[in-house]
Amino acid sequence: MGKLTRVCVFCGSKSGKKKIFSDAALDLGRQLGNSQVERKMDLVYGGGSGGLMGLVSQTVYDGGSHVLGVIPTALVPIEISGRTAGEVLIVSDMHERKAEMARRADAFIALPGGYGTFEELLEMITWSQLGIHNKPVSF
Ligand SMILES: C/C(=C\CNc1ncnc2c1ncn2[C@@H]1O[C@H](COP(=O)(O)O)[C@@H](O)[C@H]1O)CO
Repeated sequence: MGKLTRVCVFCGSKSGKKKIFSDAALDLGRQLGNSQVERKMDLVYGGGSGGLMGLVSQTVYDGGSHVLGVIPTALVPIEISGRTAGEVLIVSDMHERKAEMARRADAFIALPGGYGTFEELLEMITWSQLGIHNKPVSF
């Protein structure tokens, strides 16, 4: 396994009902963005500005790491409201989004989320099982 420099985080487009979900997003965001810790890394994520996606991306960005959000054109008006943290890559569809996130990341972490997060996580696990990638997946 090579050096881990950019991690893909899958998480909810909403914050969820429990404070522990946003606490986890803040905690991970602080670790990824903090130059004082060994785990400082850049972030690639689904590009949404709300919910746990917004929280983790803003926290990583505020900590000083690079943030890249990958989002299909059709989801821009749905998942982005106001400002997004960092760079945004607009792609044509959901398949391209997932492929781009997978290609650009060295590892995957899933935080709490809904069906979308679950689908993204499971696909990375099954791609690993099939040998499509050889990158760590954690949840
Ligand atoms: C619609 C397609 C595939 C199956 N669905 C999804 N695949 C990938 N990502 C998805 C899917 N549905 C929603 N998402 C995204 O997950 C993020 C988190 O969503 P959550 O439900 O709040 O956990 C969010 O950015 C969704 O856009 C086409 O092949």
